[in-house]
Amino acid sequence: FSQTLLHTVFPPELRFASVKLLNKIFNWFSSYCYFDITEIDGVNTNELYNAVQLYLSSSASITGTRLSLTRALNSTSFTFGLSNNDCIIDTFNGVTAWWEHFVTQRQSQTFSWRPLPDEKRGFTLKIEKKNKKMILSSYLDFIMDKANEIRRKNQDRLLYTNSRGGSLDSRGNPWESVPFKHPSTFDTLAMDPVKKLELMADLKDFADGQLFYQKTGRAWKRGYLLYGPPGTGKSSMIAAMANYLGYDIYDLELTEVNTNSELRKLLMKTTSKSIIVIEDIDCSITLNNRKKSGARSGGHYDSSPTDLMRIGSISPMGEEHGANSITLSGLLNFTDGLWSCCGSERIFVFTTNHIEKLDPALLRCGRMDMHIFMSFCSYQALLILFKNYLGFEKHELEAELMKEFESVIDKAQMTPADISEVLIKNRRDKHKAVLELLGALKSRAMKNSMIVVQDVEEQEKRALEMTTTEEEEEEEENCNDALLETCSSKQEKMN
Ligand SMILES: Nc1ncnc2c1ncn2[C@@H]1O[C@H](COP(=O)(O)OP(=O)(O)OP(=O)(O)O)[C@@H](O)[C@H]1O
Ligand SMILES: [Mg+2]
Repeated sequence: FSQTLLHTVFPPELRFASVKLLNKIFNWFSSYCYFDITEIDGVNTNELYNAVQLYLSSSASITGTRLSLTRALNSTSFTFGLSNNDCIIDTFNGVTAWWEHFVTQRQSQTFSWRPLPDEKRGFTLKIEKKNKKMILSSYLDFIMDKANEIRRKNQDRLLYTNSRGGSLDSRGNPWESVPFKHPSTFDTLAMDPVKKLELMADLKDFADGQLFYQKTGRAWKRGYLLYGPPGTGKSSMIAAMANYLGYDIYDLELTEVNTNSELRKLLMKTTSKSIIVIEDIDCSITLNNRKKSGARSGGHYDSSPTDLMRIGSISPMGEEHGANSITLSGLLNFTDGLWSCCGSERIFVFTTNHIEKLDPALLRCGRMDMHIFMSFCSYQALLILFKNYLGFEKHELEAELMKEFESVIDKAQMTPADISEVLIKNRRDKHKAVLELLGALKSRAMKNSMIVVQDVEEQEKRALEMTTTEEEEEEEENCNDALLETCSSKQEKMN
């Protein structure tokens, strides 16, 4: 009876208005404000919801006893989230934020092209009113960045290749990808520790350098040239770089690229936070010198006879045919020109066994910012290999033995690949491995010194031959001079 009376006295409109008023009064006096972040905003997925979920999953202070666990496709780890009505307290720059996860049943299915889930999920963020400005300006951005970082860390890195040539897949992508699981890291890489630290610091500066690159007006990219004999760890270094920064790798096979425009298309389809690799650049293609390039767009054609042939083979579509019509200019534009700036945070790595064969234009700063020489195994690198392959620290080995290694390692000129092969073969018997390696190093050093002696002897022989021929020539010249003199004196007398 009272309910009916109440309903008649207070019609729904009046009740709604009074509830609204009460809410307003409550909000007026409350020192908190609330934000709802729903999973689906209209019909679009709310990116902020996913970011908050991921960000909170990394927080250790979850109070609830029931957590939801997920493992995304291509992910290497589990993430957990809050269940219904669980609460979590987070602090940012000394400011407290209360997060609550809510899950409610969706009332009625409204018409949409995309079926919506039955549950409506979201987060409620409660903060003090005085912190509202700071939270909205920086906290949410911080959450987005952090979530992206976690996502990248959890996800498998990918190795892309353009081995399909210029053909595209169903989504118009010229790259094919496979999960990248190379175990090489800077810890396993045997090289001079000082050089290694220098490179790691350079990479870190690059990854954190968005503001710096913006301030200086430079494209956010960096080039490294790795050079040295085969088996010194150039490819392993690239894998270590990718694992260190959490970047994807694009392994660009230049022999599969026919034209400069194809090269540009490939570059446009690369993502940021990636390493673009061209291995063995001196062998992959004969790049024509830029100075000879013709005036066509970006110097597509050279004036060399081969290029005239190429120009002759342009199809009615305007595309050039034939292998290797990609030029050095095209490659330079790819790494340094306007096109290099589409996308950001990218590293270019070129490797070669013969740096002297490369065009100086490719080596200048800005294109290849750092030239890293991967040398034969040094003593410091050997210690790293001992630790990684045999589990030996420096102090665990006999001092005499280590001295022998130190004296012979530089003369032997063995690559880390050669040395690791000896260590792998004998890894069950560590002491045998060490002794066998010492033997191998000594015999290689002896061989090298014999070659040096032979070289010196040959050089001396050649020098001797040169001097004898020079002496003979001098004698001949002297004879000629003497003859000339006698002739001239005879002529004078006759005169
Ligand atoms: N510096 C190194 N540290 C650790 N392992 C190395 C190193 N260098 C080579 N290796 C080992 O030798 C193998 C071959 O090395 P890698 O392919 O990196 O050499 P590379 O310099 O790229 O040779 P190439 O010039 O022939 O391509 C690797 O599997 C790795 O295990
Ligand atoms: Mg290699």
